[in-house]
Formats: sequence, structure tokens, C-alpha cells
Amino acid sequence: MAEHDDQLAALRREIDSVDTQLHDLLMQRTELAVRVGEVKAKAQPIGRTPSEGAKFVRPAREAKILRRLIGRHKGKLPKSVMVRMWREMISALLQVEGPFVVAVYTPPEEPGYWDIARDHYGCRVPILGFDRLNHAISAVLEGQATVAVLPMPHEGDRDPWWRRIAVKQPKVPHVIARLPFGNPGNQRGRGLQALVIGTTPNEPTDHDRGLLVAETREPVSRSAMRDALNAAKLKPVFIQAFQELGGPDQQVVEVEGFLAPDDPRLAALAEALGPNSRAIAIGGYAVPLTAEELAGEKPAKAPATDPAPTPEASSGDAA
Ligand SMILES: C=C(O[C@@H]1C=C(C(=O)O)C=C[C@H]1O)C(=O)O
Repeated sequence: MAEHDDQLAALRREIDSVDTQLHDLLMQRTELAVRVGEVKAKAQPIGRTPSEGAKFVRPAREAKILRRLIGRHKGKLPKSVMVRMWREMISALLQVEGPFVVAVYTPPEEPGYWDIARDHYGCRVPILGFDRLNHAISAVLEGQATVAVLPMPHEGDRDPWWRRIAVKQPKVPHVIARLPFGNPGNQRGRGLQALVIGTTPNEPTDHDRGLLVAETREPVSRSAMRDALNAAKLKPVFIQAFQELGGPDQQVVEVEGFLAPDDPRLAALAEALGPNSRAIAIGGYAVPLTAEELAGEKPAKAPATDPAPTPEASSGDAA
């Protein structure tokens, strides 16, 4: 028994020593983030309102940090827990640098977007919940929030939110991230995917996707759109169309790789689509960690009493 107690005590002394080192390093990292924030503030005047937080956040850098660490990860600590811990730390340090407020689409029937936002931006970030998509977007446009977490576009949307950001104006937000970045874990509404919009300029990582909106006077078939994209050297991942009675035909296209607002392929696409067409970049994101990158761990099990069935689950029930 004494030997068992001694072993335990010795291992716990080692854990205490590791904790002290981790804590020291965490405080050291905090100091570095403070200095990074000071350097950013020297480059441009930054105020204290939520929209000013866009001048501090660097989603590309955040994605690269996580991708690198997950790539070198070993041992029994699940990779998704690594992601969660780093997300909590990065978000907290971002808030040490400057203000950050997250608007989230939280209709009563779909609480999962709140979970996605909290997993990514941490437990301390102020979250403003909106049960209307337009209000969440307005929160960013009007400066109450730094970013907004919105549903991934899907076919058949009757009033797609991406139309609101398909405008070339500096203060209009664009897509800056896709969530969840790691495993959904115990997030409610397990299949949920979200896009984040904000005004911070996008930067490339080595794993990016771009989003654009193509607008034409007359409806364009899916295959004609593919041909035009091909002519403009843009590789589509998905295309979703929307047409309002009497309005132009609008299609949101996700493409492989990074897409800057002034990418010459946008002009080439508009030209390939014919007169009175336009193609506008609406942002993009660093691709979330893939199943291969997260290999070695099974997705967490959904709780037995999930209060929010996913849309897939509810349509399955009805069938
Ligand atoms: C520290 C920085 O600022 C923020 C915080 C980051 C971090 O804690 O690593 C990374 C990117 C930024 O969103 C930075 O830009 O490097």
C-alpha cells in the first residue's frame, strides 16, 4: 500500500511540476499576444467598439496554428480536445488585444449555432443571439458585433443571407471562417455547419476555399455556370442558385483555393457569363480540419436526449 501511495504521490508531483510549466508558458504567451496587439495598434488607429476587433483577429493565422499542432499531435489526448483548448486560449488572447463580440443566429428550434460559436470563440466572449438571420448580419453592419455566425448556405433557401453581402463596399462583411473547425463534439444539432462573416481582410493559408456570387440578367443553367467557371479557371466545390421574381439570377459558388476580392478570375467569370453579368468575391475560409487530419478519434457520440434534432433527422422522421 505504501508503495502504491508513494507512486501516486510521485506522479502527482510531476503533474504539479508540468502544470506550473504550462501555466508559466500560458502567461508568457499572453504577454506575447499583448505585444502583438500593440504592434497591430501602431499600424492603424484602433478604437474600443466591437467592430474594431476586426483589426486584431487573424483567422488564417489561427487556422495555421491549429493545423500545424494537430499535424504533430501524438498520444491519448483527443485531437478535438487540443482544438478546443487552443480555441479557448486564442480567443481569450484575442480579447486581451481588443474588443470582440460574436453575433449568432439562434432560432429557438436550432440552438446548435450557439454551441458552434462558443466552441470556437470560447466561454468568455460576449455572444449576442438573434433568431433572425438579417438581425445577426445587421449587428456586424451596425457595429454591435465583430463577427456573425450564420448557417452554411443550402439549396432551396427562400431568402439566402449571402445576397446581403454580395456588394462591393468596404464596410460590408464577408465570409472569414467556416465552423466547426474541428470535430463537432457534443454540439447540439450535430450536422450543423456555419460560416462566419466579418470585416477583417482574408489572408491565404495552404488550405483555402473562396466564395463568390455570380449575377446574370437571365437564368444560367448549372452546366453553363460550370463552363463559365472553367473558362475563368475557377474550380467549383458547390453552386447554389437563387432567383427572385423579376430579379437577376444569383448563384453562390464555393471554389477551391484562396479568392481575393480583386482576383482577375472574377472579371474573367463575368465576361464568360456574358453582358450585364457580375461576379463578386464574398470571402472564403481556411478549410476546417479534415477527417484525415483528425484521424485516430471517432466523433463524439450525440447525447441520448438531444433537444434539437438536426434538419436531416427531422425530415427522416417525417418520411
Ligand atoms: C496573437 C495574434 O492575434 C490573434 C491571436 C492569435 C493567437 O493567440 O495565436 C492568433 C491570431 C490573432 O487572431 C496574432 O495575430 O498573431
